[in-house]
Amino acid sequence: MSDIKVTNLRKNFGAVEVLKDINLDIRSGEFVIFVGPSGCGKSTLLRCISGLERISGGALEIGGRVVNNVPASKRGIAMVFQSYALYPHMSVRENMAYSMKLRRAPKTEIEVRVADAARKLQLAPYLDRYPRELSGGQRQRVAIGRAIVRDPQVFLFDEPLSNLDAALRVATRLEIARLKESLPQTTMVYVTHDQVEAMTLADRIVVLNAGRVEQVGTPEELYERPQSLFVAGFIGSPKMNLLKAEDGTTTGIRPEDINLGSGPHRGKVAYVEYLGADSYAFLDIGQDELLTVRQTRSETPQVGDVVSYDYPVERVHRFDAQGMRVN
Ligand SMILES: Nc1ncnc2c1ncn2[C@@H]1O[C@H](COP(=O)(O)OP(=O)(O)OP(=O)(O)O)[C@@H](O)[C@H]1O
Repeated sequence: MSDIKVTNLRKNFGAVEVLKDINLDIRSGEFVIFVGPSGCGKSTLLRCISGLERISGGALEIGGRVVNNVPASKRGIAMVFQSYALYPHMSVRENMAYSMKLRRAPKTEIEVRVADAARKLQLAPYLDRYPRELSGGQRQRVAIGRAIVRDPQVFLFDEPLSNLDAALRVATRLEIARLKESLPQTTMVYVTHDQVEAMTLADRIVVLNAGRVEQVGTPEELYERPQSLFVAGFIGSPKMNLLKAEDGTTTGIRPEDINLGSGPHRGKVAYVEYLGADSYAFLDIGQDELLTVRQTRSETPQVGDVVSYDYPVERVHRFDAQGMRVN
């Protein structure tokens, strides 16, 4: 069992309370991703779970055991950071075997575990290379492999892909998705800025806002039924259109839910972003912000066009003046 239970957790740095009354239940084998704006406390929460930071209040349990005062090395966790910090003078094989060697594990067991991790991460051809002879994505896979070899109950990732270029990010993200399938018992907690990583990898996403949990749900739940304006504006790229009424309530419409060409509303195309498979048209509808409309290539309007538009009423998200969902 490697479930994680966080109860009324608080974390202060001096007088500043960075995490405020966090409650979370992460199930054994679940892949949970923390997202939220810069400075909201994602990394701090992950570091509290890992034991790299002491918590200031509340309780933290891993596998049914309270670990508030258990050091990081005794929590059965492995952590992968954005900087992979491999030993440069050791081969890939030696880097991956190192922690088991320190524990004086039998040589044959080390070989089997390293070979198994290398297979899971497609690293077998590189076992005799040195880190300098690898790409960034391969190095990050070695860092992940080094963690797998330790056979942790819980895997913690702190923005593991953020130092990689776009193509490597995609490739390494797929490796992590495959890793998750091959380690169904291992609980994984992952911090990212990247919406695509969160939406594609997570069983559940935790949205943090200024040190509090704003909403927890599957990617689909967060996308389809954001419970607050904050989550509505945070999840989804491009952002949901949020139209404020005079009474303080807000109507939210996703860019892909707007249909151009007919309907009771009208706007003038202010500019268009062409992305290949689709385009975003930005309409001036007399509000502070332009209305974003996602279009497939064949339907792209031109700048200056006055267009009619409509949206299905069942796709509209409504929020009260306090920013809470009402429909
Ligand atoms: N060791 C520390 N001492 C004092 N303040 C800290 C310390 N570590 C983090 N903080 C503060 O705690 C808050 C949360 O930081 P944290 O790194 O957890 O945010 P984050 O959500 O991971 O942000 P980012 O997305 O920018 O990495 C920030 O305001 C940060 O300045």
